Amino acid sequence: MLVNGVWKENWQPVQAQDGEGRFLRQSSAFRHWVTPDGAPGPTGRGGFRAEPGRYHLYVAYICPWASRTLMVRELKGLRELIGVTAVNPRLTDQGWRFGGYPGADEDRLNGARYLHELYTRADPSYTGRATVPVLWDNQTGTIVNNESADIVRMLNRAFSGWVDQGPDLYPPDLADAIDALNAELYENLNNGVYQAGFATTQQAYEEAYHKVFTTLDRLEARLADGRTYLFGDRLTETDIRLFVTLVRFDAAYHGLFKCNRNTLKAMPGLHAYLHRILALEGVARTVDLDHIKAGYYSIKALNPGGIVPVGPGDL
Ligand SMILES: N[C@@H](CCC(=O)N[C@@H](CS)C(=O)NCC(=O)O)C(=O)O
Repeated sequence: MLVNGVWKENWQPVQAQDGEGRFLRQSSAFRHWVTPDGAPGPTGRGGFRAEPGRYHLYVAYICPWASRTLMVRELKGLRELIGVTAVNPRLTDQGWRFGGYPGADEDRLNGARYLHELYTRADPSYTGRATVPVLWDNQTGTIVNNESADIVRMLNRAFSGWVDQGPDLYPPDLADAIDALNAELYENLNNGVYQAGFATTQQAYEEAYHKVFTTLDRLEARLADGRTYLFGDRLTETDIRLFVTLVRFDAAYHGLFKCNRNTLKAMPGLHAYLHRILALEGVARTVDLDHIKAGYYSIKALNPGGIVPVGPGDL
């Protein structure tokens, strides 16, 4: 991680822990918003007007949080307006690096070798982890936002003056229900699988494991009435948040994170739902199974030998 703008080489994604060995995720530091007219958003300062070509996403295909933002870029017609650079999926002792792996990009925009260089460019005394996603502003050379939940929400609407952004992923009449289900899914599933994977006590692992499968059972029951998406006919940001965890489940969480009561394939409702979303225009471009496996299984703390399992070959 970076400490006052200087990289400290003790990097492994074993983040903070509480007294009982539970995994704690750091909160994001850059919280400005791109808005149609550059007015400030709910957090941070203003000055980030929506303009084609001005903003760029730095992502990792391994990362569910970054993949949320890639999905929104595809689903909201922003491919031509916002560029993307994908890092090497294998973690290094300096965090995410560019190039050097099939499908990983060099940083053509800023010429950086490691993602942490962009953080110190944005804030020379930054202290914290250098995480993806990063939404970068080419014009002022800084990070607009590094919190995927914010990026998803701002990209849903900010560019409606430039393109037809299609259906609203956060419609006002569902906002409260979306916020509530987002919070439940984050705690029990999106972050729950990480809590299982990075637990350092049996008790912390088992707590997380049960949260994960209780939640998957609840979701399987919710979809049993034949609805297309979590809230019925309308795709919302909650579907995006669920999809990114489901699509990694059998390839990474079932094995590496020991979430192994059953595979996702064994849950017919959720499995069909996964494929329904995967079939939406552009979504398959945001999923790279090879990067997902190579990335997760390169986490040395969990898999010192670095062997990447051969299966599963499909989703
Ligand atoms: N709150 C962030 C979390 C992002 C995050 O944890 N990204 C991970 C990859 S999945 C990362 O970049 N980790 C590098 C590190 O912790 O040093 C978000 O949702 O945007």
